Amino acid sequence: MDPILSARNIRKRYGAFLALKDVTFDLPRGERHALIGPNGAGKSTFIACVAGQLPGVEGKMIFRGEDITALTPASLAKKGIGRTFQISRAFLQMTVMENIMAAVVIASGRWTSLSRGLYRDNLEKAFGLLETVKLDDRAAARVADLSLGDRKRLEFGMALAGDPELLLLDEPTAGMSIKERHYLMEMVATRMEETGKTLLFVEHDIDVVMKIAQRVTVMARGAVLVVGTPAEIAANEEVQAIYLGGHH
Ligand SMILES: Nc1ncnc2c1ncn2[C@@H]1O[C@H](COP(=O)(O)OP(=O)(O)OP(=O)(O)O)[C@@H](O)[C@H]1O
Repeated sequence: MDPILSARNIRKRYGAFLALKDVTFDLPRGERHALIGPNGAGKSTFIACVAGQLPGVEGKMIFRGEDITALTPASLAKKGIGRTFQISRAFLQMTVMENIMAAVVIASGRWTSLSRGLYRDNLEKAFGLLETVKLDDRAAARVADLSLGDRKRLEFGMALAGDPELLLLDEPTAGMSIKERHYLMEMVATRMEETGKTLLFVEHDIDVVMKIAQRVTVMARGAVLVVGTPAEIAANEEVQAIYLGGHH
C-alpha cells in the first residue's frame, strides 16, 4: 500500500474530554474512503485534524511522505489537502460564477494580477468546474436562489478549484434528499476516479457509503473500531452491534 495520508496516534482533547484516543490510520492513494460511526465518535474531529483546523492536536500526520503535523489550513491547501466549506452569508447574494471565480482566484494565489491572460485562464477554469458539477446553466443565478443540492455541488466545485490530491468531505449530503445524495456522491466518485485523487468522507447514509466507498473506517468513542471493505463492514458483528444497539 502506498498511503497518501498516515495518521499516527492522533489525540485531540476538548478541555478534559478526550475526543480522539490515539487514532492511527492509513489512507491509500487514490482510494475513496468513508468514515462512519455513531454520533460523537470523533469523525468530524478527525477530518478537522487532517485539515489543520484544530489547535493542540497530538500525534503525527504524514501527507505524501512529509510531516504536516500542526501546519495551518492555508499551507495544507497548498500541499494538496482540500475540503469543502459552506458558502458564507456574504457570498449568497453573489452569483454562482462569482463564487467559483473567487475560489479559482484564491486557489491560484494571485489576487491582484490585472493580466488579461490570467483572467481568461481563470474564467476558463471556472467554466470547466461549473461543467464538472453540472451547474454551467446556472452560472448567472444567485447562490441564495439555488436548491440545497445545487449549492452543495457548487461547494464541491469550489473545493476542486485548488485541484486537491486529497479531498475531505464532512457530511456532504446532510439535509439532502436520497436522490440528491446519490447524484452528488456519484459525481464526486466519478471525478475522483477520473483524476486519480483520494477522497475521505464522513457519511451517515449507509447506502451511499456502500455504493461510493472502496473501504470504510468505523469509529466509536474516539477510536478506530474496524477498517474494511463495505461488504466486510456490513458483515462485522461489532459494527452491527453498535448500529443496532441504538447508540446512533
Ligand atoms: N468544540 C468542541 N468542544 C467540546 N467538545 C466537542 C467539540 N467538538 C466536538 N466535541 C465533542 O467531541 C466528540 C466528537 O465529536 P465529533 O463531532 O468529532 O463526532 P462525530 O463522530 O463527527 O459526530 P456526528 O456524527 O454527530 O457529527 C463529541 O462528544 C462532541 O460532543
